[in-house]
Amino acid sequence: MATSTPPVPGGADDRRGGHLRNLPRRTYRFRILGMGLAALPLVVVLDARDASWPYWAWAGFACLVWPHLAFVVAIRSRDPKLAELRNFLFDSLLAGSYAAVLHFNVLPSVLLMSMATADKVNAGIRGLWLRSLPAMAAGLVGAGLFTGFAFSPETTMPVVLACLPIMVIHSLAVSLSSYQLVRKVQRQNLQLEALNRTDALTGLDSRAYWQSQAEHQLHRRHAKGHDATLLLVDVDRFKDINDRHGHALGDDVLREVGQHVRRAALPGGHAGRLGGDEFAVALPAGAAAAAVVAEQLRRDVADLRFAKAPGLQVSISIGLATAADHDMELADWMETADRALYEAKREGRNRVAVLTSPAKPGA
Ligand SMILES: Nc1nc2c(ncn2[C@@H]2O[C@H](COP(=O)(O)OP(=O)(O)OP(=O)(O)O)[C@@H](O)[C@H]2O)c(=O)[nH]1
Repeated sequence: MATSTPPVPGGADDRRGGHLRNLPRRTYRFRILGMGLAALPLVVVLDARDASWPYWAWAGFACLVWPHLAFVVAIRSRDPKLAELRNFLFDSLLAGSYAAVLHFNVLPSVLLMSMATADKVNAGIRGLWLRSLPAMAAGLVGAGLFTGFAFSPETTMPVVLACLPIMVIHSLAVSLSSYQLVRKVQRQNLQLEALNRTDALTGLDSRAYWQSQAEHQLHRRHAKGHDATLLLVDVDRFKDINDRHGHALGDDVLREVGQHVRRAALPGGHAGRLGGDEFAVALPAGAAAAAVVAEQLRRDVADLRFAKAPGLQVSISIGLATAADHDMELADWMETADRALYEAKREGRNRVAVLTSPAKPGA
């Protein structure tokens, strides 16, 4: 009865132990709430059977003293996380003892033990709920030896009513905590997706995302006959730029080239960084229009100037390949563009080379 917001399993917070470090503070208010609500059926049952003072003392300790004691013990401990895990097990021991103290009054006994176990599951700590079962059994047997295992399982209407607040509030608290966890995971998944879609240095599409977009474009080419042309762009002698001007300036060059590559893709195209100094643009255009875009891109990059390296002149080579009108894999399309790029490099770099994809065999 100490519901706590579970960590995202395997998440960064979980791996660093961030969730567990704050465990005592987060569990404190839930333990006050849970133990406080558990007091209602306890009081009604003990009062109805005119229980002797040791029962009341035990109930008072469990419901009023234990939540605060558990917190103080945990935060004063050298290892608050370990202390709180022990507290969780003691919660279960208390839940087991309630059953015997209640003389196994069926509804509150089952309710309190199952809620204590559900809390262990919700804590998101692997195996905790399983480890809590022996503690619960020990509490039940220990308190049972004290009560002589007195057994009166009937649940009266006042006891049913006294169980309602903990049933309702506990269920809502658990649902709310699960809801918050689901929302957090959804948010993190969205962030992860966005990160996977984007190349960190240039802000262009990442290789994987660009490939999925290019595949769509290829599919449209085959399904609807829309033109599609691929530009494979590679910075010329980029290794020399790195070697002469340093890696940081090399990064500046990639960012600037990336900006121009992005502009070349508009509108309707997709620009990505395939890795290193290689970029790709999938354009919804035929060879002639794409060649104009490629030539403009080549000139724009040739005009780039860098304040940190005034003498530096950057150039790119571009391989251009139209998509075939018959079924063709992205790998084949890229392979054709790569051959064109190789030609551009071979012919002296700083140029555009064009290859049209072969017609359908036998067409
Ligand atoms: N600054 C920087 N350099 C990178 C990055 N990724 C890869 N490189 C470097 O980019 C260079 C790529 O060089 P290559 O593609 O082998 O060849 P090149 O010098 O461009 O020569 P050609 O392509 O034949 O004109 C390598 O030296 C890589 O270390 C990056 O993110 N930043």
